Amino acid sequence: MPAEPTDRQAEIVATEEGVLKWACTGIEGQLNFEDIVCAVPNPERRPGCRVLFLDKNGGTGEDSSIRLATINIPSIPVALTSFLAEIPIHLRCGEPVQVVISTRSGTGTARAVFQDLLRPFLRNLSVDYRVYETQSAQSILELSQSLFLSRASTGVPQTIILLSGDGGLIDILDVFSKSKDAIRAAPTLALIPCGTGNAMASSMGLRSGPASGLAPLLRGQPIPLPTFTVKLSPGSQMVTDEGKGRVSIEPGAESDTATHHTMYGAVVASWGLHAALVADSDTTDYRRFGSERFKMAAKELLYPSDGSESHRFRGQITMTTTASDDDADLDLRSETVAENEHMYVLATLVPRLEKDFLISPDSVPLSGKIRFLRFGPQSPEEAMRLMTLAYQGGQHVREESVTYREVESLRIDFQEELERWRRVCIDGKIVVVEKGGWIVLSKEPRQLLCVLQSGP
Ligand SMILES: Nc1ncnc2c1ncn2[C@@H]1O[C@H](COP(=O)(O)OP(=O)(O)OP(=O)(O)O)[C@@H](O)[C@H]1O
Repeated sequence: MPAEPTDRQAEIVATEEGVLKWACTGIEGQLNFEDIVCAVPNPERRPGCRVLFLDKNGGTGEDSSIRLATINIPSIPVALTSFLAEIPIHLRCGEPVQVVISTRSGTGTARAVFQDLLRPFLRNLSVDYRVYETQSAQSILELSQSLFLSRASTGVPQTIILLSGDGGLIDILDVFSKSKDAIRAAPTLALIPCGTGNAMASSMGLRSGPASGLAPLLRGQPIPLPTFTVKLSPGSQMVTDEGKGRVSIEPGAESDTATHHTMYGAVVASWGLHAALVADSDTTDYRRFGSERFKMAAKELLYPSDGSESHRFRGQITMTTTASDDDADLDLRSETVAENEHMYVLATLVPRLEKDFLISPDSVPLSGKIRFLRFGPQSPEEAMRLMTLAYQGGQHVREESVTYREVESLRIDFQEELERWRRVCIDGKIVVVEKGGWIVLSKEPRQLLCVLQSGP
């Protein structure tokens, strides 16, 4: 790694065995090809070339130690020609690219990630951009309503770069799903993972931190984002304020609020242990621990500090499945889970809920297939073992105690007295269903958003 190559004009260049060797004003250094993001013509010295690379110890944010640095070379060596960047259409669509920095995502590094990584990337590619920083939990919702949605419904193409966790994506989806206006141009979203779980980004292969989001920005294709709809019985309420507040769920685009509410998601809907640990760990205190917060809350649920048994969640679960892909519409079957007590109940569109938490190994990101996963009451030790297997390449799905199926839809009728055990998680948001209430999850047919995905 060079000492300080940024913006310097290298004098000698040699390439061998995946390494670019350079020298400038008496300093020699080298750059591994694997750290190179791309190369662009040097705007100040033609026909020179500027190489953009990841300097892994150069960042300014606490957790963000990666910085995008540059080095100028007199011409492009043959070995580097594949790095020459062509500005993709989604970065030059006429309108400035919109950059959303979610300042409270994860451990609060999104602003530093923008300054150290994304801003130099966009500037060196001469991409016109506009930045929006969140001021509150409502910011992305408001921006989506006032700007992104009106553009999409009038057919204006737009690219939105999200420096956030799953929350930013879900906020945009929420606004678009509830819109009564038709979407004439689905926005293209680029994910720069800055959150805690980063389920969607991790599932799409962006598992080595925010820098992994640069490749799809440069070389990705927009793919429609599959989503699901959850209908909830009419007494359901959204939980706010670290579990203390309750607000009504806004009516959805097609919801008849007399009979149900509607929510939308792109990642996961859960009940039981998963929903409870997401709900319990969503406090300022827990958030400080990053993704460790999920494991900490899981321990408390499995080994309650009052010494009691971990909870058996009661309710009836009904799945709708198809016999095969070929006759999807023709052969829908309804099947009720024989057991009425559960510990872990989850339906997901994605393989990973965190970087290494492979909850649904058969899921292919953006395929639109929903997979259902369940296990019944277990000892805390056995539940921990199953969860640990999920961190070990998704091996839990091979265990006999785990039900793992592709489903078309899922219904849960809750049979719980206490509200605490009727908490449902829909893409990180927590909803309490009323006593005797129900939810129905199914595929959403509308295509509202696209995400940039790198090729294989
Ligand atoms: N300035 C702010 N003030 C208050 N809340 C904010 C602010 N900026 C963002 N938020 C909220 O912080 C939360 C961050 O969610 P996000 O999903 O991006 O990160 P995360 O929860 O750490 O990651 P993940 O969802 O991937 O686990 C969102 O609820 C968002 O609305």
